[in-house]
Amino acid sequence: MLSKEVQLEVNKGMMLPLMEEFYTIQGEGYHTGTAAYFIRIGGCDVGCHWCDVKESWNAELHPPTGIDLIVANASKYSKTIVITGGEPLMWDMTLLTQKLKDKNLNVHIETSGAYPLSGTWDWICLSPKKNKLPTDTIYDNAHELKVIIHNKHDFIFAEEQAEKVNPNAILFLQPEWSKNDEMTPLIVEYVMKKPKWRVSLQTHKYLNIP
Ligand SMILES: C[S@@+](CC[C@H](N)C(=O)[O-])C[C@H]1O[C@@H](n2cnc3c(N)ncnc32)[C@H](O)[C@@H]1O
Ligand SMILES: Nc1nc2[nH]cc(C(=O)O)c2c(=O)[nH]1
Ligand code: SF4
Ligand SMILES: [Mg+2]
Repeated sequence: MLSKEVQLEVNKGMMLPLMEEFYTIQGEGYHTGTAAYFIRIGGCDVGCHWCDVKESWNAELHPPTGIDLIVANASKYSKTIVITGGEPLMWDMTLLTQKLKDKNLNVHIETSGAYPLSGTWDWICLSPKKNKLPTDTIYDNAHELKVIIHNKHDFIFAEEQAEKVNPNAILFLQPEWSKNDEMTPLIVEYVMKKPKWRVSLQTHKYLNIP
């Protein structure tokens, strides 16, 4: 149980349950191959059965950390900061992103969009989930749509989501890692047939980096 004082700071977004931070290469989507500092915030109740960071789900396992400390640390490593989780939009991102922007950093988010959009973002990667669909506002604001393909039905879901997202969003299909061998050839075939889509691979897993 958090003390009342800490809980109040978390509610304001002055403290956040920090799981891990690491400087790496963005492995997925539009910015693949570029250096970025990742901040992984704990807490997610979307429940994707194939999620590759289930350790992030329980926010109580991750210590509430002051955002000034998070920002001071991040700014030492990179001009581009990726906020991920867990589901970062479960928390109020307003102050964290404001403080990162004050340092002239590029601020990106990886989100399912299942919670209301907060914060100021240079790049929003929306990865919608069937279990808990995105809110309306994030479809209008996403820069990329990255749909995970775990089975054939996910192509239908991807098309439904592409209908909802703003017309400037760049569209990606990414194989679910445990079904990589099965789904990647289907994605390749699909993208050649419907070239509005692009392939996204989890390249950090091939590179053996975080
Ligand atoms: C772990 S999630 C955290 C951010 C947010 N909760 C979300 O789902 O977008 C980061 C990215 O990894 C993707 N992802 C998670 N597990 C995956 C898996 N097994 N295979 C492929 N992509 C996966 C998600 O769809 C998302 O795009
Ligand atoms: N290298 C690397 N790139 C990523 N892109 C999105 C990630 C995430 O877990 O949000 C991720 C990650 O965990 N590592
Ligand atoms: S929404 Fe993201 S963090 Fe949450 S379970 Fe799904 S992939 Fe994992
Ligand atoms: Mg990851």
